[in-house]
Amino acid sequence: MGTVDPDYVQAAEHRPDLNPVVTEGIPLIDLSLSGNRTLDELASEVGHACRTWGFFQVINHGVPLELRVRLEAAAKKFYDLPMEEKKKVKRDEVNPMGYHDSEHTKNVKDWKEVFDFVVKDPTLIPASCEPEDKELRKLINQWPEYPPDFREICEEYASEVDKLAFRLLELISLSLGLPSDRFHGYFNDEQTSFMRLNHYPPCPDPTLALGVGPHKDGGALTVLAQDSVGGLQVRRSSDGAWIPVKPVPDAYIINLGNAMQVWTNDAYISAEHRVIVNSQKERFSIPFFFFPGHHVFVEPLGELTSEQSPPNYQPFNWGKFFATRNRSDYKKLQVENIQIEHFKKA
Ligand SMILES: O=C(O)CCC(=O)C(=O)O
Ligand SMILES: [Fe+2]
Repeated sequence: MGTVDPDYVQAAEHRPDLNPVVTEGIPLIDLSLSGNRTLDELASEVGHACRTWGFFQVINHGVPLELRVRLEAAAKKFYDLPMEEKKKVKRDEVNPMGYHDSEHTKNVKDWKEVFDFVVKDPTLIPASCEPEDKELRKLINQWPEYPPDFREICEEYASEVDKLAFRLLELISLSLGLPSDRFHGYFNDEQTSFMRLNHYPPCPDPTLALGVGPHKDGGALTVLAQDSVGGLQVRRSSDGAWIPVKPVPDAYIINLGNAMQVWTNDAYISAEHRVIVNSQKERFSIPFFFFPGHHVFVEPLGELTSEQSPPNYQPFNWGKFFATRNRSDYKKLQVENIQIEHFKKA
């Protein structure tokens, strides 16, 4: 075993069991409507997965495999560049898009490097997390010179995954008994979604560090491509056990974010997850974080609440929530990161 810099070392209770005993996994859902399967049946499968796990995988999703393969190859070429090249597109306090190698989750450094880009370039978000400050700023993408087709592949891939995200949003909406376009207004034109290329290098002691520490994603949903190495784990709601998400070739992992949990008034789960690393292999993954527009106020939907089941959350502004989370990624803050629990009614 080699040594791991103390900044990466997880508290004892967060250190992973590298060989968990597992008997079940998250649902695998076929999105094609072949045979006699109806749209309602598909939506109800999606609804069941959202209620019990908040996580599922999809196949026959419509994103061309050839695009994903090209993006994975481009990501590898980018990460193989010398550090001084990667740092030319380094993100900073003002613009959080680009390359970054010292992200923290819950105040411990993640064993990974990332490259982020917004899906709508530029994307407007609040300039600060202060509630009274109405100023906005632009998130603008930075692109490396090499590989030369990097930008084109990233943009093409993002637009295909964006279509899949809208389709999933429609299925989720139907599964709740709502019109398929119930959520569209929160995303049309103004979404703050971004795509991330994750690279997890081999780690000398994977019992001490994590690729990404335990967290919940913020937005509506995440559409995640993982390679064949494995390492993602979901916390099962029934008993808190960490369940590995097995790599399935050409499948996407879908997980619900905080905003969806609030919109559904806790009917659907935004599950905690984390990434373990290994000492032998590097791993790549590509999440697309499907986020609403900055102006959107997130609150339990009127259709899903009543006098008998009142809203569990106060409304909060998505832009301020996003800006606050972004800021706390940066430095080791001494305070807890913002969570939806902070908006929970007593
Ligand atoms: O790499 C993965 O499989 C998941 C990464 C993740 O959870 C995240 O970036 O939010
Ligand atoms: Fe995540």
